Amino acid sequence: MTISYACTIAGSAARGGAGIQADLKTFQELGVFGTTAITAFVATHPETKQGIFTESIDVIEAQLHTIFEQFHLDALKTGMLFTKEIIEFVAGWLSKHPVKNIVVDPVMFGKIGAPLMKFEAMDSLKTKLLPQATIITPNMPEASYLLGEREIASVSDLQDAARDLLKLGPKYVLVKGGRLDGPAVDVLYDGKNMIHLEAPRIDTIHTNGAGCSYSAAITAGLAKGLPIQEAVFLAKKFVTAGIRRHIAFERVAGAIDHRAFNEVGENEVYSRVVE
Ligand SMILES: Nc1ncnc2c1ncn2[C@@H]1O[C@H](COP(=O)(O)OP(=O)(O)OP(=O)(O)O)[C@@H](O)[C@H]1O
Ligand SMILES: Cc1ncc(COP(=O)(O)O)c(N)n1
Repeated sequence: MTISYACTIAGSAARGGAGIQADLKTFQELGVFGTTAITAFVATHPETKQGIFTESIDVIEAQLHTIFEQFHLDALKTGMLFTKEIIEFVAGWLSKHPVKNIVVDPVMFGKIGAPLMKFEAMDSLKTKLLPQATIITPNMPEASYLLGEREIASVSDLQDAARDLLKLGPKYVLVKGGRLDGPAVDVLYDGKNMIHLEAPRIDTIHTNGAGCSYSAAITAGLAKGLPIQEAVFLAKKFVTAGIRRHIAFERVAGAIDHRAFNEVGENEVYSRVVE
């Protein structure tokens, strides 16, 4: 039986809900063979003075050599890269080792904890990595920072942000409206069509890893050869099912349940072309 191969270059989230752990669970649930290059470890806790521990470029490079010598990757995603140095290294690597489908989740802010990217890295992210992306998947604060701290507070602002982010060079932009009130609307734009993906808002705080899993599910769909709109639609269903059947944690916001989509499916997500 043939299988598609995907890679995630991202941070490790020790609790298992987000980061590399969420990416691998998503790849597995969607039937794709997952490989990983870990950039950093996130382990925030009141007892730890430092919560983010980055890997050296040598370690990241060794992981990428190991993966790229073995596999012809069908798709790759980037998640938390944290520093300018890591962003520039990954961007340089991808320009020398092209992958057909590249999903860039420009991770800067999760819903809890310290920033997941240093702000001095913004320019490298914008000029070196985003132009190589097939699709970028910012949440609202990330879209806002990429556009010079622009206010984003409505679906119409998401659309304007998507139009302007496309000018940075990716082929598609998906701006996630997870932090709006009302239905969970995301907008997908390719310079021609503006598409809304809409799901009912689920009343829970346990959405940790929703963003990572969404971009990983898009990566899995692209790896399996789906056109981009179909990969994003599948991913929105996957993440909505996971949020609906979340796993509550005792001390902090819990995680999405990666098994939910395969076990119960999802019928309440809609996609429509709005222009
Ligand atoms: N309460 C909710 N109910 C339904 N869908 C949601 C809810 N919260 C977020 N989403 C959806 O989950 C996906 C991830 O969006 P979100 O804006 O939360 O990303 P993010 O901020 O990167 O995620 P994270 O919380 O993992 O950092 C989007 O499709 C968004 O619309
Ligand atoms: C290592 C790591 N990467 C990313 C996120 C944000 O995750 P999400 O935006 O999916 O909550 C996180 N909390 N930890």
